Amino acid sequence: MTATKAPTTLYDKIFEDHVVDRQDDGTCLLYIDRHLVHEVTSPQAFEGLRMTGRKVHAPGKTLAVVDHNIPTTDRSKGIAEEESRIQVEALAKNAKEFGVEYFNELDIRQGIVHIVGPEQGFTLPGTTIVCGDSHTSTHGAFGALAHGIGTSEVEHVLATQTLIQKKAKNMLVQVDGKPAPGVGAKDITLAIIGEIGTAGGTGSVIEYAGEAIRGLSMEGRMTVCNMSIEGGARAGMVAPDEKAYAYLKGRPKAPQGAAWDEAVRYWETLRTDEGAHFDRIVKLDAANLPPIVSWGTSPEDVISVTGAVPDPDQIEDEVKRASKKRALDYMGLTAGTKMTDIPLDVIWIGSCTNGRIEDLRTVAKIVEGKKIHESLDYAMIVPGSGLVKQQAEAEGLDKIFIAAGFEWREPGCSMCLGMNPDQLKPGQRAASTSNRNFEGRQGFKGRTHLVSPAMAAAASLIGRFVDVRTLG
Ligand SMILES: CC(C)[C@H](C(=O)O)[C@@H](O)C(=O)O
Ligand code: SF4
Repeated sequence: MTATKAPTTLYDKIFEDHVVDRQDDGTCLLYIDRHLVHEVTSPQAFEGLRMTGRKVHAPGKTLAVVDHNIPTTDRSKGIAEEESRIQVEALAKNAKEFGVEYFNELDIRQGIVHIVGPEQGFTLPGTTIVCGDSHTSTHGAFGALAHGIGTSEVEHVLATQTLIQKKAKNMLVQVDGKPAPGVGAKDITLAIIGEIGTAGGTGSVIEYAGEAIRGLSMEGRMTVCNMSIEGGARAGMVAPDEKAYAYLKGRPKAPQGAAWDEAVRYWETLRTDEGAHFDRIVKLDAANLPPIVSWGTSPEDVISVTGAVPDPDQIEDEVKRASKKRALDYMGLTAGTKMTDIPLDVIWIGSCTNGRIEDLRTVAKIVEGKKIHESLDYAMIVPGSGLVKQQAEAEGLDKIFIAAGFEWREPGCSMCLGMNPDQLKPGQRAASTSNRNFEGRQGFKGRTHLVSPAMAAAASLIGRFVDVRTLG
């Protein structure tokens, strides 16, 4: 008699396929297939190796790229900011010394680490991927198990190609329905976080499923998985399908020829079995989803563009009430103000959430032949990678942006977190396509409203938020 195997989730499958050792308390040693490295969280890790005379265990499975600290203006003559320059130089030196492939700031393949990985085919279904960066969850869009890790773990992975992990809980986020035109991946992910809160995914790996998720492009799925971490989850993932294979086929680091066919056969097995157990299931209907805007200083502080700034006095919990009052104070907003009445100073389009070619095409469609509103201080577009920039320019999108009055910059993280000179000034209010609206995130006392690329583009023409569904 053969025992029937219990149905398992996509996460269970990838996790179990990578267990090298399991202790009685459930602590596992996981094999890591891919390690992405950037300049912010790697210096001490390489230093640790150096001090103990260790090598990088699998340089071929490691890819380094510079993204957070680089200016988005011409950088052919070096980096003026000393601290940034030191970090960038350290990564260049470490990559060379340890034999790790490195895309420097002048390399066309350089960009935000989470955009570069998929673009190069370094990110593949069924793999374990880590990076010393919380938004590593992005890569889960391809059906990879992708975690953010800390610097000491970066050192551990560099030295051993393994990571110590305990199994997370399984959470399913099922998004059904077809969103209205103009409503998309960013609205879906913001709505999910609004629903579950920033701690909603704690200790879990989220699998996104349902008609709305299947209907998203790979870019859209990356946007959704990217923000899993803002919902507190360890990782987010989508089962790979034809869209994932089509995106990856022919990419420089993807398997070729017979190896490709074999890989696809394996990838086809990466599905959650019928009847597999989820510890938590959350459902969302995308059909009725409005465009979403954040009003506060946490990604869970979201509301429909048709709504108004909420009143914290309505919140029963005292601690929460105080924190949301503080958020309103920081944001310079009054309860009851219609979201469409809030005047904006800056429009910022980019980041690993929304700095891909599809995002830029969406923006171009909306701003083509129009001008950004005169009340804005500026509007800036930062492509997520050199290849995104090249593609956009090949399609003439840069001309559309520049004619509309946008600044068109070099790729990097830029104002997503302002580690480079792209920062909001105190009090400046931005519509931003990034993922975090924390206090000071985009510059000291800067105010961030998280939105989709379509919403940012529409706002750039009016100087205020506008419901993209009404644009026609
Ligand atoms: C600098 C880096 C460690 C950080 C992260 O881990 O996410 C950054 O990318 C961010 O988005 O805040
Ligand atoms: S674009 Fe923003 S969120 Fe993404 S890695 Fe860079 S700083 Fe982090």
